[in-house]
Amino acid sequence: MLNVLPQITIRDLIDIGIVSFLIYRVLIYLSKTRAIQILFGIMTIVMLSVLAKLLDLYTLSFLLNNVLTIGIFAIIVIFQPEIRKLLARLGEGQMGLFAQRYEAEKVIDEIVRASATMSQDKIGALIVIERDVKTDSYAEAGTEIDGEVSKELLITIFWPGTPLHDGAVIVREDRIKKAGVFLPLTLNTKLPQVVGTRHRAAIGITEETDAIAVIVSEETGNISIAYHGKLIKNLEPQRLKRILKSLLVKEIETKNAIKELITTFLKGENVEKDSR
Ligand SMILES: Nc1ncnc2c1ncn2[C@@H]1O[C@H](COP(=O)(O)OP(=O)(O)OP(=O)(O)O)[C@@H](O)[C@H]1O
Repeated sequence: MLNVLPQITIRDLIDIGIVSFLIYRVLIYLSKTRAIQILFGIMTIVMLSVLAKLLDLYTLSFLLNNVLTIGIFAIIVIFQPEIRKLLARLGEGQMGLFAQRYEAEKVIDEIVRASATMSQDKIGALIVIERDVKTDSYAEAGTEIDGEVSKELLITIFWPGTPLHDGAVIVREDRIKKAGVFLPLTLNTKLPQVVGTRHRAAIGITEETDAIAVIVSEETGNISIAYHGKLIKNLEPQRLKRILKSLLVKEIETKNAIKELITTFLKGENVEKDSR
């Protein structure tokens, strides 16, 4: 074992690093989907199959091998939506490591303050906060904004009667990218009839992507949040803040740290620590 060590080159280390990172990302992605149980099932069959081969149990080994072959095709068909999303993420280069740093807490603060005011004044709003998966392929129409996220800009956009107040706003990092966006409605038939289209659109985008949606009801002023296709209703602003922080801050800080490491590594020591 120790004899092998001197033969390991930087190239091998990079190779191992990339493969480990990809496996890690795929596992993280799978853990958020129903695929993880299937993965455990496959691993069990593979282990049984190896065991059957070692013990020379010919019929069992033959059976398990065939189950695996047919299973792979079945999995491709059953998990077509998940595979599509995974490939879309890889294709769009959404590892997110090369994007710029930004302060998650400030973005959350502006969104929470805007939601609190809109809730009081019963101004309907739908704010989609992107995470790793870009919403571009799901969000139709919409108008480019590209302005810094602020309470004032959000309220202005959703102000009743203005051209952009209908539809959703897309927040990417610390920018409002688009407004007046039409989102896919959820196809979940178990939702109560009273859940209207604004809330269904919020749930819909969080089923298709890993985005988080904040909704202010025009009818009741209630604040809700949707993620992973679930809706948490009637939130006080402080609770909304806590949930957003728990969902976003750690993740963004880790990404920021990695981004900084990569930037420092690529640019050498001249890099300004907080350059945006
Ligand atoms: N697919 C969609 N994508 C984005 N926004 C949408 C979509 N469908 C509806 N909306 C927004 O929701 C508004 C209609 O809300 P509706 O009353 O039907 O739903 P709701 O969930 O009951 O919301 P509220 O509680 O605010 O009334 C529309 O005017 C539009 O701004």
